[in-house]
Amino acid sequence: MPENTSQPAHSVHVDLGSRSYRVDVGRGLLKNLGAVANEKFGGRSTCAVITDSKVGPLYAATAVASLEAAGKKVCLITVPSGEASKSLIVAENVCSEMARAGLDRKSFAVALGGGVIGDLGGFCASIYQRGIPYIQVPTTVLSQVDSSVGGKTGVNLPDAKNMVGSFHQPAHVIADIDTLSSLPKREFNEGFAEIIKHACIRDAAMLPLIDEVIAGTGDLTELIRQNIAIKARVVEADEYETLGIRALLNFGHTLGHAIEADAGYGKLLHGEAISLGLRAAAVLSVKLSTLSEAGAQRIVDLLKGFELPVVLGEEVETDELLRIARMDKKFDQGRIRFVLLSTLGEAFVSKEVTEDDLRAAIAAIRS
Ligand SMILES: NC(=O)c1ccc[n+]([C@@H]2O[C@H](COP(=O)([O-])OP(=O)(O)OC[C@H]3O[C@@H](n4cnc5c(N)ncnc54)[C@H](O)[C@@H]3O)[C@@H](O)[C@H]2O)c1
Ligand SMILES: O=C(O)C(=O)C[C@@H](O)[C@H](O)[C@H](O)COP(=O)(O)O
Ligand SMILES: [Zn+2]
Repeated sequence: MPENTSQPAHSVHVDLGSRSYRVDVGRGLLKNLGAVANEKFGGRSTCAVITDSKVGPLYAATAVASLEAAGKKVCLITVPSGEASKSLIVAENVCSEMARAGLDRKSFAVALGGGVIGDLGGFCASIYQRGIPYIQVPTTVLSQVDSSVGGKTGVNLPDAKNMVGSFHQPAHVIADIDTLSSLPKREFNEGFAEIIKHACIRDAAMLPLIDEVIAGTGDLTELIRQNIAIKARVVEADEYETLGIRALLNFGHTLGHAIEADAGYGKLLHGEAISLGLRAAAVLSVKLSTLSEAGAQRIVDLLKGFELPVVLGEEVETDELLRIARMDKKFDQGRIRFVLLSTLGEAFVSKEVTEDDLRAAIAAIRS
């Protein structure tokens, strides 16, 4: 790849009319950030790079140098790493830093990090001076295949996940596969929960490639590209989650989000909590739909292949999980809308799942 080019090995186009954008996927792309910024925001000369305390020391220098070489004045904002930074107070601090740096409505932002930074940075971009554009530079498997695409931004409340947020699509996404090499094993593996989710709801044909990655022989860049394409197609079909299509991306999340919040933010990584939620949703898909026992076992085996948790500890209490799950954004007039599988690769939203069914699923994943 030549220096200072914005042409990646692969790109996925997200077609959303005036909010369309490109997701570049490949190696060595971070140094293209400045060129991309000029391509997207030629007239904007000031920006904030929002990152965290683990990602900043590794990648902020390259990002800032690339932006400065492209003529941008950069304010680097670093928040503590981890889920606790997805909060209103940290969002306020980030916005205050942007104000103190003199950023205005002609500025733009860059979210450099995992899903926490993508959600937080995107949210700050969406509210700062009523909205400035931003570029996502995801540096985890999870954020490359899922959170950087689709425009869901936001922060948590102590009570439940993602309770305050906005839809604000990025202007561009740079998924540099090289950044994944510094991820610790646990943080690398958790992203595969969302990849397994994508295969379950949309593309069972992807399962052999996931098996190959578990075996150490698979093409990770290709797997990430395929997952970005799945996410892009779902978002294109239902950008604002009003048609029951985007809701399918919530497979495993009704209980997964409750488990993540109840365990205490940061105790379980998002993908780990979703792993438990996926197993529970698979159990319910066998009980209430047509997923085979073998299909559910296949999901559990894939999760175990990435050393993801599939057994829920006693410290996470059932009544508390149900209380948190009732705050799920998919609740509709007191009724849960729960994503089930009919088979591997096909999902639907059910309104027939009762609280007793949820209790039974929680009990089933305790051993
Ligand atoms: N907006 C969406 O559509 C969407 C989708 C899925 C998940 N999410 C959200 O994403 C968040 C989880 O994202 P995540 O799993 O990426 O967590 P994260 O951002 O907390 O990153 C995980 C850990 O890895 C570190 N890290 C990140 N990149 C690194 C790198 N290249 N090298 C070394 N360390 C690195 C981080 O500092 C952190 O400690 C959750 O808040 C979840 O709700 C949002
Ligand atoms: O993009 C989506 O839509 C998703 O549901 C992707 C999920 O993996 C992600 O965790 C998302 O943040 C959940 O959104 P929420 O609306 O349930 O808070
Ligand atoms: Zn998720």
